[in-house]
Order: sequence, then C-alpha cells, then structure tokens
Amino acid sequence: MPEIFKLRGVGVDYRTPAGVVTGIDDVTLDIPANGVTVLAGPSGSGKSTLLRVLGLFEPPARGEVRFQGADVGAMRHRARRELRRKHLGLILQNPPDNLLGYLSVADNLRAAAESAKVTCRPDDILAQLGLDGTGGWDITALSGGQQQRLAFGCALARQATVILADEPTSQLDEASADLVLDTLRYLVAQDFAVLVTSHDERLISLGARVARLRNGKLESVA
Ligand SMILES: Nc1ncnc2c1ncn2[C@@H]1O[C@H](COP(=O)(O)OP(=O)(O)OP(=O)(O)O)[C@@H](O)[C@H]1O
Repeated sequence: MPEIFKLRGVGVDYRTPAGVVTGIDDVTLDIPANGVTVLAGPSGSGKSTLLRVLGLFEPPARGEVRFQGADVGAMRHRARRELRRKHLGLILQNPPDNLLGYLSVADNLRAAAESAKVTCRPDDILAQLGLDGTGGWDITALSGGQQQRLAFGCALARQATVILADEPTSQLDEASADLVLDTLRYLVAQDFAVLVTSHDERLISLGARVARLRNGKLESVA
C-alpha cells in the first residue's frame, strides 16, 4: 500500500516564556493512503501537535515530513497552504468551529467547495451522510453529531483526499458520537485516508493503525 505521509525523526518545539517545550520528538511513522490511523495517548502526549504537522499547519523543526513524496519542510508557507487547501480536510473538536453559522447547511458545503476551487452537489453529499432534506436548515437546527457529520461533508465537498479530525467525538453525547463513528466507517469504506486523534476507545478500535504517543514520543504503532 502506498504511503501518503512519511515522517522521519520529526520534532516540533514550542517557545514559551518559561522556555522551550517539546511538542513531539523523534517521530518516525508511515501513514498509508487509506483507512483510519488513530493518534492516541494521554493528555499532553503530542497528539494535536502531530495532527497539526500532518495537516501541514506546522513545519517540523527537526526531521523530515513527506506528503505524497514532497518534502513539506522545504516548502514555503504558501505552497503548504495550497497543498492543504487542495488535499486536506480538518475537523476540530467543537462542532460549531467547523461551520459557518450564518450560512445554511447546503451553503456550508458550497462554501467549502468554493474554498478548494471545486464545485459540489450538496444534496448528494447530504444523502451520503444521512442528512437528507436538511440543505435549507440553519446549522443550529442540527444536533452536535449532525454538525460534525456536516463538517466531514465539507471535507467531501472540497474533494479532500485526507481527512484529519482532532478528537471529533470528545464534545458529544453518546448518540451523537455514534453518528460520527458511522461517518468515519463510511469514509473508510470510500477509501479515504482518515487521521484522527482520540481518547475514545470505540473510535480507537476503528483504527486499522493506532499510533500511541507518550511525552511527545511515539511509543508504539499497532
Ligand atoms: N501552542 C503551544 N504553546 C506551548 N506549548 C504547547 C502548545 N501546544 C502544545 N504545547 C505543549 O506540547 C505538548 C504536547 O501537546 P499536545 O496539545 O500536542 O498534546 P495532546 O496529546 O494533543 O493533548 P490533549 O489530549 O490534552 O489535547 C504539551 O506539553 C503541551 O503543553
């Protein structure tokens, strides 16, 4: 299986008034082009930092990151941003943070597509996600789980090849989290690469690969 990401000895530091804090250190990891890869580990272990590197938001301070063979660390900010817009869809923990509150459900999908300079068919995407008939609704009429589904729909609308999600179930009740788990299963069946950080054991068990972090280091990949 081809790798979409290849990381070799990757490190990221944060400069704080109290000194330099290591976000991740010496992470070597290959991520295949489809299936779910879960980034697991206790709070502060570096999951979000690693996701930001994979989301091409954070160039590595040390080591090498390759996305589809291209050396991300050697790219300028603008080139990374273009790659990100073209290929990546990022879903944050808090459902409203992923959506534009002043637009309808369908217009959120259209705006997502426009930002990637592509067009989409909102009704088709909503049907794929079990949100049929909600196109004209305000997003506040959707439950938290439905809003997260729509956020994944925005990644579909943008024709992203890789979907990254930072603890997408952590702010949801169990029924809403179930909706998100179903959506992840659907995306995997569609052959997307899904990279997700989580403490949620049900989500972790969906992962074909689970990379466990501790104190910024990769502890195991299984
Ligand atoms: N913007 C920042 N400035 C300074 N230190 C940071 C910053 N972001 C993360 N860190 C530090 O980097 C380390 C890894 O943090 P990170 O948020 O990646 O962990 P995490 O596993 O995602 O944690 P959580 O599960 O609590 O979100 C921690 O020591 C954290 O305090």
